[in-house]
Amino acid sequence: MGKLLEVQALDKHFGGLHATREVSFALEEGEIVGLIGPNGAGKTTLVNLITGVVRADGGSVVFRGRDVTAQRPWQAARSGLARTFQIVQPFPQMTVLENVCAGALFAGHAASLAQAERDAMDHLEFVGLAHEARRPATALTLPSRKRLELAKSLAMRPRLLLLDEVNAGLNSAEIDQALALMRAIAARGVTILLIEHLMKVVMSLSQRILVLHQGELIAQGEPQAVIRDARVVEAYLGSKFAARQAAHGVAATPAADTTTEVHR
Ligand SMILES: Nc1ncnc2c1ncn2[C@@H]1O[C@H](COP(=O)(O)OP(=O)(O)OP(=O)(O)O)[C@@H](O)[C@H]1O
Repeated sequence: MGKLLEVQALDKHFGGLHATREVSFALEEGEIVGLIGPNGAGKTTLVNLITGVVRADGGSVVFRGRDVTAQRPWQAARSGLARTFQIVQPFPQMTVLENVCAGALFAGHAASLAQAERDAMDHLEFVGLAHEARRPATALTLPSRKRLELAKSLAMRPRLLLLDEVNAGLNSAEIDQALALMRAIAARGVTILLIEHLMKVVMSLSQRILVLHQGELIAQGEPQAVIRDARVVEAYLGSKFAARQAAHGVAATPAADTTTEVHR
């Protein structure tokens, strides 16, 4: 499989704060990769850089063999990059269906409004929201808004989908449903980069995990190895606690309890 995305030495600072420091990694076509890290590690900034929401101060992003570092969000969408936002914000004055149509139009995929609506209904069907299509988006519950966010991004027909905490605030049963949905999206051939604090989700979906800490990529690789990496344990638990756990031979990683939501 070929490389879909190549991020090289991506750098961003906000004033004196380094939000990402020379971050480099690649995604292969068809992978599901988890992006984890304590609060403020730079995960959302990284997704914002890849999708043109913020401009990089240094480094490059190559997507499908093309340098897309300076592209704007709508150009990113048209090139096959879609993302969800951590805070779900549907267009409040529109129906659920119209929100999904807006996704298709933003990415330039609708030949006509009628075609956009037919496609939007298919996406709503796929995420299990077809019965809510004519309701105002604001009438949806949180889990349904998350599904709407997914339908909107699928309407952009992405090759790469960047999911920013799509499971935050969901209960256990809703998370299981969301997991099934993400697997179904991946089965359609969409590559997924998943920002996630819920270790149950990260560990059961990811083929690889990337770990950010204070803007730096401190580890990447196969999930079981990464969560036992000493730098990762320390980033989450602090050096003293990690040393104590290691001395007692305890698995002090965030995945010791895979249902845990990991922040710090
Ligand atoms: N637009 C901005 N202006 C100033 N500082 C920012 C901006 N966006 C992010 N930051 C800062 O950059 C750092 C990284 O933030 P970011 O939101 O990328 O982290 P994160 O890993 O996504 O965190 P969380 O898990 O809490 O969402 C934080 O210190 C944050 O306060």
